[in-house]
Amino acid sequence: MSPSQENLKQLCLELFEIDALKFGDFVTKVGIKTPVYMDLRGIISYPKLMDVLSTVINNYFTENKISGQSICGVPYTALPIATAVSVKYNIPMLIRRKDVKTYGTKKLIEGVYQKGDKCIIVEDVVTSGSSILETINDLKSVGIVITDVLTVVDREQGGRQTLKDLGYTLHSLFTLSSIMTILYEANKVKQDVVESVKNYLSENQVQAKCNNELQDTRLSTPLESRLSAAKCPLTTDLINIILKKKSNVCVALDVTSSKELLSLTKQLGPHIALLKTHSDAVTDWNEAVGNELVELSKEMEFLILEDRKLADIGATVGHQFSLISSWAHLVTVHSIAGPGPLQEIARIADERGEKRGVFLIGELSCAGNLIDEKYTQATLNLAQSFSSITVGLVCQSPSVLASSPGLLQLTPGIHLSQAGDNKGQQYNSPNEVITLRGADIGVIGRGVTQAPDPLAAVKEYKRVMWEAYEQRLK
Ligand SMILES: O=c1ccn([C@@H]2O[C@H](COP(=O)(O)O)[C@@H](O)[C@H]2O)c(=O)[nH]1
Repeated sequence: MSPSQENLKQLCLELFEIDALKFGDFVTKVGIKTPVYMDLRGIISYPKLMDVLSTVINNYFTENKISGQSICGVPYTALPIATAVSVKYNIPMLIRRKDVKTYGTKKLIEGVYQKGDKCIIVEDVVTSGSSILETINDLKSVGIVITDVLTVVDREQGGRQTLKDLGYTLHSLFTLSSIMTILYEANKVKQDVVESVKNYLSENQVQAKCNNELQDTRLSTPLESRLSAAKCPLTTDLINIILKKKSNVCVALDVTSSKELLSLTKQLGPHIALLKTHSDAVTDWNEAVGNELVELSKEMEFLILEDRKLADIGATVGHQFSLISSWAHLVTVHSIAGPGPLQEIARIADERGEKRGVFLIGELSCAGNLIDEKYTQATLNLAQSFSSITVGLVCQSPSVLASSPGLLQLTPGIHLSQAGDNKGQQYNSPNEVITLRGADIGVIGRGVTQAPDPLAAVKEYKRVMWEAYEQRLK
């Protein structure tokens, strides 16, 4: 046995002695019955053991050439573990706040960092990987790069694969199986306990959810079954288009000339469910361009969303929307101004006698934006009060619409190969956005428009995102 294996064995036995590894009938955080429970919280009462653990972790980093500018413990149990490693081995530490402060600096991540810095995640026990992903997402949102996660124990219940699928490597000091072997060989557990753990593992694989307190049935409910919950007629139309075209793609055509806008629309239209425009950025925009988009939308079956993010008093929004509503089926609206803009939009849509709807901005994808949970919740409340014209929310987290199957989640910030731009945009992979973040429709802009072949790119996003949607239902 090598010295590092001997150290690990010793550490495992000491964890057993302090009751950090328990055997009996327990229920995990994700609601599954388990014959083994790992509770490393108590380790803070054993400073010498903390010291040994920090050495073993640092040795692992060295032997496996894992390094970064900082380490970050997943709150809360891994915080003291990361602190011990940080202090003993002089590796700067970051702390992810579970709740963003509503006063002072409102920082999500405490500590000193630069955009592009690499941070190693430290966790105590991994089951599904959900808590790790929450920490990773927050670190990524401020531009920190994550590639490696070190956990003391991997319960071997799916977390490693989930993390791998999203591009992260999980390293573990112990797996549940290796712990059982050590304890059995040291006569600490009997054969029947080893067997029950083995059976339990083969029967209990879990999938990560970003917010594991919420049993989000929306994510596993097919879109066709959500039709009956939709209160806005355009939600029904959009779902039917998505299902017919097997496309949950919204393409953002952020171009500045109408020629380019129309040419890209003709190319990409057959593969998308939604076309997103910023018509106020098109320098030669005129009514005819709008009319042509409408014709193309009928011919190629997609809806048009003008991403104007209206945010003024009702009367002003009314003037703005009157112009937009002549060609766009949908418009984005900030909830900051309250009900006024929505009342006005509903009135104008009624007057036109045509189906019109809104996507409310519940969350933004850009780094440092000022939206907090309270604002997002208030936005959802507004959406529910104006359900006859609200198709859904623009948001990033799966929990926002967890109990609102009649609203669609539109999520921007998607790129197959980039993590962001240099202007604050933050990207996630299409797979992550659909399966973990809960998007019903994903918005891709430059991932398509700046690709060497936009048509091939839109087809690839469509394929990956539809597969992810089907995967989500399983
Ligand atoms: O939170 C938000 C809300 C809207 N957007 C818009 O989506 C596209 C994204 O374009 P990319 O080229 O894929 O970055 C763009 O039109 C934004 O205005 C967003 O990015 N984030």
